[in-house]
Amino acid sequence: MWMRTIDWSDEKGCITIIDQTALPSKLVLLDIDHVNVLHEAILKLRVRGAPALGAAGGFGVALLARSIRANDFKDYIKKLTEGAESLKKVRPTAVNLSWGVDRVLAAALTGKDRAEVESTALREAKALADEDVAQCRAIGEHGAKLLESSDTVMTHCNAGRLACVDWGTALGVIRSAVEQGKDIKVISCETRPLNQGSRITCFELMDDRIPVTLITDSMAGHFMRAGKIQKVIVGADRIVEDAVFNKIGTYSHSVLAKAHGIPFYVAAPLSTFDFTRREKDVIIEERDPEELRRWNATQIAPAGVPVYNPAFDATPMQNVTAIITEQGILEPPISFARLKKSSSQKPYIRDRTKGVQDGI
Ligand SMILES: CSC[C@@H](O)[C@@H](O)C(=O)COP(=O)(O)O
Repeated sequence: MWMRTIDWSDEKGCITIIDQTALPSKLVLLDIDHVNVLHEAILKLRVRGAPALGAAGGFGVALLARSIRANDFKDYIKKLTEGAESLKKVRPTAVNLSWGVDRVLAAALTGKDRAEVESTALREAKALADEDVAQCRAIGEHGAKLLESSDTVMTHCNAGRLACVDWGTALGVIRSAVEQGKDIKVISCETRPLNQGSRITCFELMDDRIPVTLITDSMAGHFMRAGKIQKVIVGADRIVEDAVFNKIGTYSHSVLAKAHGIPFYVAAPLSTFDFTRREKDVIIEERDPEELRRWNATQIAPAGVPVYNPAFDATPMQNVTAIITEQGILEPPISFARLKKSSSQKPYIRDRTKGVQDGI
């Protein structure tokens, strides 16, 4: 039986997560009952993937609201706001973390007293998590129309149920197509350096009995040239008007896909869109050099060798064929001003499979 990647346990009064660092060898569940433990879990990628980080941000505020020690209500609100700010900074690139924190904090701050702040925060965080599942399902339904039976789809990193609360974005599209009876095969790039593709994507697709074959990141061009890949679908950590930020290596795949005339799709909820920045303004998280020098306890590079270790890269919008959202399919160039204006109501979205424009 499958469980949510991240959830709230009413019984224990804490966050529960699947510890993704233990996969694929063990399925370990963790109880998170303090915000410092949550910081560590986010930093170490025990919980990871943009939508799951949104839920972590939301539940994190609910956890903070219950655990803060304060002199009076004013002090309580100050500490809650400060704690929320520091949670947002743990991983700077995936916009969903700060989006989840901000959304739940804004709801919590409408509370008139501590009890109301606590209950409102938890209610909002649970709603956010439930909505994430529904959004992934909707992304799956829209995106499945783009896949044909007998397609082999390449994906990078993990944009599956383990990157979300459930179902997944890029893998959600594949799951929905399979659910509709389409015969889809997946090629998963291992996704160096932390191998979210080989460890997590392969694990969850095999668990669902969806055919998956593992390749190294550097094999993508070879298999595209050989005609073995019909489509590429990836998730996103932040989408700005001129670029899509996703796991390091995504940009190279987009260039290769373009060179071989292969559609390159991005699947993400509207909560991953950042209407305030452009590519140049986005901070790319730089991770610990030891992630490249060591694999578990084994040294795989000389000690002290200088290392670049950006967690993400930017794929220019010109390389993106379409973005699959919960409200439909967007084809670049996308007017962010127009999308933002209508995103709280009905977004301006063209569903290319219907050939109509909705929401205008
Ligand atoms: C649906 S998740 C999309 C992205 O968050 C995913 O592809 C990714 O890049 C995750 O990076 P990670 O560093 O594992 O959090």
